[in-house]
Amino acid sequence: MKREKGLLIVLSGPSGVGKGTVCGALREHDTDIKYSVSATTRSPRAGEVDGVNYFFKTKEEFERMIREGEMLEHAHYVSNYYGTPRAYVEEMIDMGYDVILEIEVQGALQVKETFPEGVFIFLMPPSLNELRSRIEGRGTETEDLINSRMTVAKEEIDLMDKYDYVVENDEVELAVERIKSIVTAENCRKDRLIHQYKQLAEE
Ligand SMILES: Nc1ncnc2c1ncn2[C@@H]1O[C@H](COP(=O)(O)OP(=O)(O)OP(=O)(O)O)[C@@H](O)[C@H]1O
Ligand SMILES: Nc1nc2c(ncn2[C@@H]2O[C@H](COP(=O)(O)O)[C@@H](O)[C@H]2O)c(=O)[nH]1
Repeated sequence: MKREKGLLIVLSGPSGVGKGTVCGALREHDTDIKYSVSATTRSPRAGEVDGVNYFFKTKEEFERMIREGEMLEHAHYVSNYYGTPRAYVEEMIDMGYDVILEIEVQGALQVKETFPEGVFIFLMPPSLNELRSRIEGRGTETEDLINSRMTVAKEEIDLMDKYDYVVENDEVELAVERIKSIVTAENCRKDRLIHQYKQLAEE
C-alpha cells in the first residue's frame, strides 16, 4: 500500500564520523530513499560537483534563501553556512518517499522543533582518536580546521541524548544495517500507519 507520507530521517553526528560514506552505502542498498542535497557557502573540495554534493552559494545568495523561507533549517558551522533547501524535502515526503538529511547537530535540533515526527539518528565514532584520524585521512582540511571541527565534535557528542537512536559507525556495512533496521521499524510504527489503515477499513 502506498504511504500517505514518507519518513524524514535525520542522520547527524560530528564531521568526519562517516555520514556521507554511510549514506553512500545506504544508497546502494535502498534506492527508494531520497537524499537531500544541502546548500553551503563553503568552497567546493576537489571533485565536488554543484547540485550533486552541495548547492554552492555565495553568502548573499544563502542569506536571501534564509530570508525568503527557502531553508528547512540552517546553521553556521566553522565559518560557513550550511542548510537544507525546503522544497525538495517537502515534495518528496508528500509523495510518500522517505528522505534522508545528512546534517550537523544545530540543524538537526531545528528540524526536531519543526518536524518532531522525524527520526533522529546520531552517528557515533568508535573514539575521538578514530574521529580525528578519519578527518585527517580524508585530507580535505588544514590542521587548524581539523582542530576547530574536533572542538565542535565534542560539543555535538554532548547533545547525543536529544536523538532517538545512536548508531556507532565502527564498520560501514554494520552501520548501514543498523540504520536500515531503524527505518524499517519506524515505518511499521502503528501511529504512522493507523490513520491510513482505518481509512482502508472504512472503504
Ligand atoms: N566505518 C569507517 N571506518 C573507517 N573509515 C571510515 C568509516 N566511515 C567513514 N570512514 C572514512 O572517514 C572519512 C570521513 O568520512 P565522511 O566524509 O563520510 O564523513 P562525514 O561525517 O560525512 O564528514 P562531514 O560531516 O565533514 O561531511 C572518509 O575518509 C571515510 O572514508
Ligand atoms: N545544518 C546543516 N549541516 C549540514 C548540512 N549539510 C552538511 N552539513 C554538515 O556540515 C558539516 C560540515 O560539512 P563539510 O561537507 O564541510 O565537511 C558536517 O557536519 C555536515 O554534516 C545542512 O544542510 N545543514
